[in-house]
Amino acid sequence: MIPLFTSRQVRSADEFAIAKLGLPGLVLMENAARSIFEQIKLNLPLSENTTFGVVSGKGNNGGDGFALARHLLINGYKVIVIALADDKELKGDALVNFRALRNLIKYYPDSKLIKYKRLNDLSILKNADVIVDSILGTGSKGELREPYKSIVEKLNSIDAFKVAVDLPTGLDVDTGYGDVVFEADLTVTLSEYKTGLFYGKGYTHCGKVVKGSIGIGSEYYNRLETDTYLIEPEDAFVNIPLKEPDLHKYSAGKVLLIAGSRNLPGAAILAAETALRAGAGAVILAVPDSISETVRTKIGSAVVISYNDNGKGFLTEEATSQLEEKICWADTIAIGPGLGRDKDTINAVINILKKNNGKKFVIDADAIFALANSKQYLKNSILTPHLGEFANLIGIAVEDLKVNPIPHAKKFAAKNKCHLVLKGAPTLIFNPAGEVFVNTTGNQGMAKFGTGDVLTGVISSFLAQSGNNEASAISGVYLHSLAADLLAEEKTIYGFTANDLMEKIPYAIKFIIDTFLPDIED
Ligand SMILES: NC(=O)C1=CN([C@@H]2O[C@H](COP(=O)(O)OP(=O)(O)OC[C@H]3O[C@@H](n4cnc5c(N)ncnc54)[C@H](OP(=O)(O)O)[C@@H]3O)[C@@H](O)[C@H]2O)[C@@H](O)CC1
Ligand SMILES: Nc1ncnc2c1ncn2[C@@H]1O[C@H](COP(=O)(O)OP(=O)(O)O)[C@@H](O)[C@H]1O
Ligand SMILES: [K+]
Repeated sequence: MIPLFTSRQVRSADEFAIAKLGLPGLVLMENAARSIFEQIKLNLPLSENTTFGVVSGKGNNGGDGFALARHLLINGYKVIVIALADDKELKGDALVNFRALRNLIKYYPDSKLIKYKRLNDLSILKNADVIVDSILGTGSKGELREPYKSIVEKLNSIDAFKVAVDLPTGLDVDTGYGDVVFEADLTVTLSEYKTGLFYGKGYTHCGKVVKGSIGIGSEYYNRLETDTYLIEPEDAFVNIPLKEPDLHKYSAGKVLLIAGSRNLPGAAILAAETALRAGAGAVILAVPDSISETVRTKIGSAVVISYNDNGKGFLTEEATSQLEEKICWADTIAIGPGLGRDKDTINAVINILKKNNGKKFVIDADAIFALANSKQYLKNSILTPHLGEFANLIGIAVEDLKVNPIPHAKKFAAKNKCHLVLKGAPTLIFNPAGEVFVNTTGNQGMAKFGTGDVLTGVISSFLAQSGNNEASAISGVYLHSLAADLLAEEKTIYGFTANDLMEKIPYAIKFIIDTFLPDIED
């Protein structure tokens, strides 16, 4: 796991370097600028004709930009610097670097330092190949004020490779939210990774995130507490359930899926078939009588049982007693995909959860909808809502939730003592202890019918095999998205379906096992 820090913690490291180590801020800024230049060289195809546009604000983030511009100049690149503040407003290290740049740039007639006056001044950047945003960093507070907002909008409209210094301007680096945010292709973040770079608008607006250095290493950060982590491939690997040599099919994980209805039989099939492909020994899919024959003709190796639905085509409260035996039998019960939202189905779901409180449930889709007013039965379960389902579950508007879902989700998992897999781009996992695990795999090709059902299949399969909620959620989410990344390479982000994703799960598992156990014999 890679720890993520708040902007306050990162700023405390800067203060530690200056006050306790005795390193002048100017040295930190110089280190920052040099390492940003190194990352630019590593990540961009530069040529001697590459022209840079650097837009610098009035704080130390702007100072980083002035210092970077100096390194670009002395390394032979043409640079157009737009300074949003000049020596009347700048101070400290940023002022020193502004003056040094102003003195130096005179010797480079092709390059320019321009004091920003009006939005139109930015038009000159249309000729730039690379635009560097050193407008605001960790000193940013609240939504962007003018003229910053218009400046960022204008920069976003220019076609160039975009680099953000420390963070994209406009992003709240703690919450991952921002109304108008610089759209970076590369973000060189200084010292350590910050939480908001990886979710919300951070996920969509940072591009590739790499680290730059201010020259104090990471030892200081090892002493800081954090509750937010990026999931690494190794975490997915160590959390794949073990398969002992003496397993048999009933000790290899028994999954009962209560899913599917007349209108939505496909979701149930996807989840059940995926559970087998993720390693469960026995998977039983319980569906209403009136669709059982159709489902049987379409399913592969999962066993289909049916319950009486009086021709209704969905789960009713009356039918729940017919499921009791199999609920007792199962190690994990996955409930929800394709169940539908009839009042009778809602009551049936509540009834099942209430009677079997304490069993291991993976609760998805329509079952989440059903439990909006019955959250007292969620203890020990894994819930897998997308943002819309979660907003409905906690009774707030999805637009309000989007601004900062983290505190809501943390509170929910802690209060209900469950694991919450908040699906999205990226997916975030919350545990009852208040920790957050951020997924690092996946792509927009996953935004397609049925991919969530596949996730339910993977997680319930892992949970039946290991009995470990957190391990199953972390590994399941990572591998599900990794399978999508493998598919994107083969079929592009347009071409793969949920069925392909289900088929790809074993290959994602293999990919990770091969990565970490390269020498293992069959
Ligand atoms: N400290 C160090 O030693 C090191 C720091 N480093 C670098 O410094 C960065 C932090 O620098 P910082 O603290 O100067 O803040 P910074 O992000 O430049 O912004 C301050 C300006 O933003 C303005 N402003 C704020 N909110 C706003 C809004 N919503 N809309 C519009 N304006 C807004 C605010 O204006 P004010 O509200 O004061 O009028 C103020 O002028 C950090 O990210 C890293 O890059 C590295 O070089 C390593 C060493
Ligand atoms: N743009 C995206 N980038 C990465 N993952 C995505 C994106 N859009 C959707 N996903 C993933 O796809 C899955 C969609 O799940 P869900 O909305 O429940 O689909 P369905 O209900 O159709 O099965 C989730 O795992 C989600 O994280
Ligand atoms: K920035």
